[in-house]
Amino acid sequence: MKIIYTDTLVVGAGLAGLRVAIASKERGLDTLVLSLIPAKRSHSVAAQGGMQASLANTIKGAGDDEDIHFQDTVKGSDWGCDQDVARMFAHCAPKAVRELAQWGVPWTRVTKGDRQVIVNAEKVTITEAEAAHGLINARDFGGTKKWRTCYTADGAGHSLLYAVDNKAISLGIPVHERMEALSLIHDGERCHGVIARCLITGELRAYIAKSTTIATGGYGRIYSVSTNAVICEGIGQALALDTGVATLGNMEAVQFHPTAIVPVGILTTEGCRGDGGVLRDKDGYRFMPDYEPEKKELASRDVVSRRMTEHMRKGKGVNSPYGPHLWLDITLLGQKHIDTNLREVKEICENFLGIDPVKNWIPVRPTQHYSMGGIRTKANGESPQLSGLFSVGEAACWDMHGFNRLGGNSLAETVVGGMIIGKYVADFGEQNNLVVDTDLIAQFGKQLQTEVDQLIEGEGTEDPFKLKAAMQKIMMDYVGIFRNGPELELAVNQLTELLDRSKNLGLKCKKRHANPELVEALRVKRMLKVAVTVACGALARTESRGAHSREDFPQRNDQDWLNRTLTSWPDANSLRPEMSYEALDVMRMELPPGYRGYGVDNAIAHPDTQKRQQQVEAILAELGDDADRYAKQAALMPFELPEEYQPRNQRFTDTLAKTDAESGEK
Ligand SMILES: Cc1cc2nc3c(=O)[nH]c(=O)nc-3n(C[C@H](O)[C@H](O)[C@H](O)COP(=O)(O)OP(=O)(O)OC[C@H]3O[C@@H](n4cnc5c(N)ncnc54)[C@H](O)[C@@H]3O)c2cc1C
Repeated sequence: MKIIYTDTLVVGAGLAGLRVAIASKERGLDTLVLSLIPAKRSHSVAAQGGMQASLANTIKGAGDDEDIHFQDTVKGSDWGCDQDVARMFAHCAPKAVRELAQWGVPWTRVTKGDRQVIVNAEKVTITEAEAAHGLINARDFGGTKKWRTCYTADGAGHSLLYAVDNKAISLGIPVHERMEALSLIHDGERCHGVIARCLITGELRAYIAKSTTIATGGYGRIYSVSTNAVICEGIGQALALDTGVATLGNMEAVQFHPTAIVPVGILTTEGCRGDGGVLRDKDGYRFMPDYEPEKKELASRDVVSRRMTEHMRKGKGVNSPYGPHLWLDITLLGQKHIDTNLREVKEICENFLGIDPVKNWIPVRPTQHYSMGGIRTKANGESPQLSGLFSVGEAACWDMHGFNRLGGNSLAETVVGGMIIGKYVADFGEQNNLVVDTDLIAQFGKQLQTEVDQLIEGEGTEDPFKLKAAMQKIMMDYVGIFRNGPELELAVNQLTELLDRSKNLGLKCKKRHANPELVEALRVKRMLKVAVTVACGALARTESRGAHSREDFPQRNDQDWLNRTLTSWPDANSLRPEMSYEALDVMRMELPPGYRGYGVDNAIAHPDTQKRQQQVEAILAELGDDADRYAKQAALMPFELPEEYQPRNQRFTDTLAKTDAESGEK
């Protein structure tokens, strides 16, 4: 078996992985990236709507800052996130947007003067400041107080991935494409790299590194209908599970996006509603204001998806051969806006539905979209259990999304997380030696070789494609938007049965090189473990929080469940993982748990919430009204950041205020 050595190994060439690789390479470390596909085709390329950063350039973002972005993120997470991480993130997002502009991202810009926009289904004229002309623009997205989502029409992922990949190319970072990491080499305490299989030749290779970063994206494809690319199968999370020691966090936290087209599940961006599109039922009636009078279609994603499902359950869905759906109406935005700002959506409608969204409503339904759960890491991106193992992006549970991610906060997480965690990965590379234990490498290589041999030469009878389809259906039917105990029990039982059957996989095609059936067989066993982990987490969590909505436990229960689910798989032969919980410390929270702003405020309070709220009020009172917001923040919840990212963000309004003050002095 060929062994390749490097300082920094990154598994995954999406935005998050590439950004970490850039940080490492810029520090002079030998850096190598693995990917299933060419980097520019990574799933990040599919992102449409944009990324959040509190630049406050547009008049509709006036007054925005890190504090408001932080609060939106924490509330969006239904208080499930790590507030330190949310703070690190909100502080660095403007820096990341500007860095990307420098690397060539053609952000849509502000044009001074009047422009017409649609707000609450009505045409409104807004006037952009002269001083903002040419600065980076932002659109509205769900669950946010300000217009904060920076965009490049509706092709943000495309522009970002091309710019970041071109930067990686300019630094000479090699990407080994068509290489699938299938196991992590580790000794129970330290991670040493991966064993990967070449999808073309079938060759097994060991990649040995000082640090290994898993940036393999989400696990959406354990569901039958998903907006995710077909390669988002959760193999990265399975790699961590298979170590038996590394933990996954909050795997039951799975997001359903309100507006994927029916039946194929391709996304139409939240930007459609952000720009003024509305949802209608079978009678053409705009129903969201009845459910959410304040935020309407721009309530948080989990809320809109639930309201749509509720409305369809009342018989208000449009019947179709593929089940009921609702309508997304963007006709009110007009041809010019759609042609310039929503052109990908237009092409998707034309090519996959045969309709013109300038004139026709789009059939949509909530569909699996995002994995909030992932490989549990500390704030520096490292696994708490395995030194040298890092994770970033959608693959990770860093954990800034808690139980619901806000639209536009994921692209932002990939690049912000990549910047920050990339710095810690580079530190690790500088401070540690390459440890090479050839016996260990051989042992992990042999294990995978045996697995492949058994699949090719064995006499198993189970069809991997059928097992996968059965798993995806169970997840869709029983672990979806609304969940309940009996169905989740059914899911766990049926999934564990499939996992058991996956020990007896048999292949019709016995080729060892490019063989899709072999690839499927190697993946399906791993995907099943991930699916069991999601279902077990959902069954055990007897409350409703963010996207995890239990019909039998409809309240958010901070008293018993203000914690993060941790899952590991110590016994490889077991059919179920081990679960434990990591409490969130209310007494350290800058924003103690409160009302999120949707539906009835019926959460069961944590015993510390009131105490912490009083403490927060006392701290702020002591500082007085004159204290600036930075001083208040530092007093409430100091957080760490690499030195280079500590400087405060500048906004054009700061410069104007300074100029005004100076001219006033004169
Ligand atoms: C349709 C769509 C639109 C979206 N729009 C937005 C948006 O507008 N704003 C926003 O904030 N978020 C959006 N998101 C979410 C966002 O795009 C993703 O969360 C983000 O891009 C994930 O990036 P990543 O780098 O973590 O992973 P990915 O981009 O998924 O990259 C994963 C990488 O890992 C590699 N890989 C996977 N497994 C292996 C393995 N075993 N071995 C080797 N390599 C492997 C793949 O080849 C790939 O290179 C959208 C998501 C979807 C589905």
